[in-house]
Amino acid sequence: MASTFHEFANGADLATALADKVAKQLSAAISSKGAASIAVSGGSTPKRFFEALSGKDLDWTKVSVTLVDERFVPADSPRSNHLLVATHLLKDKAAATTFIPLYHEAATIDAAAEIATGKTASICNPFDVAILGMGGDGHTASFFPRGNHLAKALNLSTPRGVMTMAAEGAGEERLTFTFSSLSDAPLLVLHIEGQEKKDVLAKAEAGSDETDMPIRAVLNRAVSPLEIYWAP
Ligand SMILES: O=C(O)[C@H](O)[C@@H](O)[C@H](O)[C@H](O)COP(=O)(O)O
Repeated sequence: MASTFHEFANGADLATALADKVAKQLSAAISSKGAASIAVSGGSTPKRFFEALSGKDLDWTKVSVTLVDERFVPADSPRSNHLLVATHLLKDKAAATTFIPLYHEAATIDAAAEIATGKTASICNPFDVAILGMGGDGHTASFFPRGNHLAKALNLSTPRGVMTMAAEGAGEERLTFTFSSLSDAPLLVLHIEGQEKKDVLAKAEAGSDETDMPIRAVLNRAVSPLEIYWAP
C-alpha cells in the first residue's frame, strides 16, 4: 500500500502534529463506535509525542491503549515499554484511559503471550491507531532481522494476537503483536527521527528482503496506507 512522507522542522512540531492527528482519529472512533484503541511503540523516539498526546482533550475513558511490542521484563524494569508509556503517556488527561500491558507474570513467555492475546483480542480487530518505530537495523515492533519467529510474525495469514520473538539484536526475548494485528489500523504511522533513521528508511525502500529489513513488510504489504512522520 502507498505511504505518505510527512516532514517537520523538528521533533516538537512533529509531536504536536502527530498528537493532533491521533486525537482526531481516536475521537472519531469514539463518535462512530463508542470506543477506540491504539497500539504504541516503545524505545526513545515517542517520548515527546506521548507527552503531547497525554494532554489531548478527548474521552479517554473510552480509549484502550496497549503496546505494539514489549521486552519480556516486568513493568518496574528500566527496559520496560510499559514503564515508558506509564511515565510519558498515562498521565494528565490520558490518565483516565485503560492500559493493557503485554507483559504478564507467567511460567513461560509463551504463556504470557497467550494471556496478552486474550486480553487484547477485543481491541486489535483492527486497532484504530498503530504507531510504529524503527530501529537502525530496520526492525519495527519486535520484527527483528532473522528473528526466530519472523516468518510467522510477518505472515498476514497468521491470526491476530501477541507472539514471542527472539533475535540477536533484540536483547531480551520479546512479546510482539503480529503484522496481521497492526497492518490494517486505519491510522498506521511510522514515527522516526534523525538523519540516520531517514537513511535506514531509504535503504529499506531500495530493497525487498524482509528477513534482512523487516520494516519492508510494512512499507510494501501493509493493508492500510502508511503515514511516515519524520523530523531531523
Ligand atoms: O521495544 C522497542 O524497542 C520498540 O518497540 C522498537 O520497535 C522501537 O520502536 C525501535 O527499536 C526504535 O526505537 P528508538 O525510538 O529508541 O530508536
